[in-house]
Amino acid sequence: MTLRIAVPNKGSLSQAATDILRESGYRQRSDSKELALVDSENDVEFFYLRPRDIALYVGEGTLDVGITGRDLLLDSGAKAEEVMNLGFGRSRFHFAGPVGRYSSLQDLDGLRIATSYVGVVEDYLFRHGIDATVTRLDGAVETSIQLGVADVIADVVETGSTLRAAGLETFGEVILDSQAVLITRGGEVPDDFEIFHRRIEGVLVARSFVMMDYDIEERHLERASELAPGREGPTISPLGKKGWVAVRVMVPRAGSQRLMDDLYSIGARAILLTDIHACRL
Ligand SMILES: Nc1ncnc2c1ncn2[C@@H]1O[C@H](COP(=O)(O)OP(=O)(O)OP(=O)(O)O)[C@@H](O)[C@H]1O
Ligand SMILES: O=P(O)(O)OC[C@H]1O[C@H](OP(=O)(O)OP(=O)(O)O)[C@H](O)[C@@H]1O
Ligand SMILES: [Mg+2]
Repeated sequence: MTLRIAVPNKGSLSQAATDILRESGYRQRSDSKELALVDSENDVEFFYLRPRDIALYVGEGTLDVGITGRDLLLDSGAKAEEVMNLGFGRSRFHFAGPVGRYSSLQDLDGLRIATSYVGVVEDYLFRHGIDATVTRLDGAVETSIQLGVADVIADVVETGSTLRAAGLETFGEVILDSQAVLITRGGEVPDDFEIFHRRIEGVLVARSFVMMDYDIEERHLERASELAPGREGPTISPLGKKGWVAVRVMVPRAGSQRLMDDLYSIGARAILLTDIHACRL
């Protein structure tokens, strides 16, 4: 059975989603008007859908896998489950109001809240025992305060520049931290899903790790391995030079320059860093 996968067709998640699929070796559409694409070599079919609708298709079992935002998944109330974080499309969901006017959750009682995420907001208000009126808007929710349709908004904040431009600021705690996630219906998943999952995971690991090679005198090896233990221990090979070994180890990309400095200072030489394009761990 062909694995059927939902991919965001537009918006903040679309480009990064197709990038990760391409890097994982799947065919992707070349024209943004294409609504579906069969990758027969890998026996998968991609459907390009509104990210807001993706959880629904997956929750209903119409499609096997989807890429969407955690906030959109929760907002939909669909019976789909998160399988893994994808590391892009990060955002925070917040209440916001005119600068200086509101400071805490309690201020929300009796107010009118505009949002595109009614499910998330109503659930949050219910859990905190707050009685407020929620109005659904499709977008540009920031403007609703100025136009007198709402007192406060609840919206996605990424850089915060849209809020600042509208003279608004967040208040209260973060309602929800979101990023793009891989979702399935949960329970039994098609056999082919394992391969798809492993490929995506391989790309994510390859993005966050680099391969480090260096030469070092054997007597310093223990200290060097403490600095860079690798995932299952470093690979150690003999070198022509007596008493020296060559070491190969996978290290987190973040902090890898610092690690090179530290290894150098304990005697490592010919330290090389190379990108990993994909892997299976
Ligand atoms: N700056 C951002 N604006 C909106 N959504 C963002 C942003 N950064 C990350 N996201 C995430 O992207 C998803 C929303 O994507 P969606 O395509 O529905 O909206 P959008 O990017 O605002 O597109 P549009 O409003 O143009 O339809 C959510 O999971 C949200 O958390
Ligand atoms: O914190 P920022 O980096 O400014 O990003 C957040 C803003 O971006 C999104 O709007 P979008 O551009 O998608 O327009 P929309 O309101 O019409 O959806 C979101 O709804 C916020 O308004
Ligand atoms: Mg938007």
